[in-house]
Amino acid sequence: MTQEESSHIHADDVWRRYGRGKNAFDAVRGVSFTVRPGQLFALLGTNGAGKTSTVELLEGLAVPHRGRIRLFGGLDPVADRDRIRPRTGAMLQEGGFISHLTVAESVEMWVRLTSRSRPVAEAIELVGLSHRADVMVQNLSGGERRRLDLAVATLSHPDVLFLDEPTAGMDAEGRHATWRLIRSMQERGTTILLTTHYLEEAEALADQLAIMHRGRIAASGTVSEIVADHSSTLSFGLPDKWTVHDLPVSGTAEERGRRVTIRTGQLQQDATRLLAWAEGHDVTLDRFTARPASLEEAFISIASQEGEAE
Ligand SMILES: Nc1ncnc2c1ncn2[C@@H]1O[C@H](COP(=O)(O)OP(=O)(O)OP(=O)(O)O)[C@@H](O)[C@H]1O
Repeated sequence: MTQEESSHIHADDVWRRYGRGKNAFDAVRGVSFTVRPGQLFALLGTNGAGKTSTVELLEGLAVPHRGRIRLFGGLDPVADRDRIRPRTGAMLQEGGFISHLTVAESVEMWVRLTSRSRPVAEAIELVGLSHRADVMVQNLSGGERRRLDLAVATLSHPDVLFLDEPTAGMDAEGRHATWRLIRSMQERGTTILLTTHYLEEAEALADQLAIMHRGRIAASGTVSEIVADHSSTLSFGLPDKWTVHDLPVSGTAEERGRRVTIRTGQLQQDATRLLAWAEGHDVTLDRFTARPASLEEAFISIASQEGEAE
């Protein structure tokens, strides 16, 4: 079986172009990835990186300028829309609700259009909007509106769920409740593709992630795989008698005050050597810490490197 056939979402060298002639702009430039059934794939990126443009292609709302997208092992998002639709859920774009209907009435309307839907009250409860059920959509806050979008996206138990910035504008409690809902969808076997600006959201939820920058995927893999390419940090205070030149480490050392920071691609080896050296020389390394790169550091470094390259 090919990667495409065994996947729920497959994008191969996908391009999206806005405008024509000298006004043409390629917002998505040769993006490829595969999401296997049951996986949660997070698309991260800087502002304007092309995340929404990509998700719209996956949802069949636009046709790629170049390249190929297949859902469920071989269906085309546009040509096979009728077969795909009952099996997918998506957060609505702007204008998906009638502003003078209440939350309950809006969900009711979508429940009628959805096969195998949860009951209205359950859908509203799941996204924490029960106390706002009788409020008109036009009077919801940004975060509450996002919760309503999410209620509709998760009405049925879709095989594939597209979530474009599902927690944008939500408070911390809303974000965590949304994460719980997303995890429960995943436990039921739903394949999920989400875009987010929140690195901790990707870290908390994603099996695989891709970092987009200026239309391209700059890095992809698990969180560990992505951060592995970036420097880890050793940090400690060094007694006056010693300088960084005495230390047996391979990474680059920087001394500020008496505090030393070492950036290294070999965290375990350098930490082991350093601690053995300290033991042998009877040195106390004050407040010693050793930590791998965070996703945030990897993200910032990718974004700035790519920026320099262009
Ligand atoms: N209809 C359009 N016409 C022309 N350019 C567009 C259009 N829609 C989006 N773009 C441009 O395409 C690029 C990618 O936009 P997109 O909304 O996909 O990015 P994004 O990664 O979702 O950004 P953000 O994180 O800021 O929401 C941006 O430079 C944007 O200005």
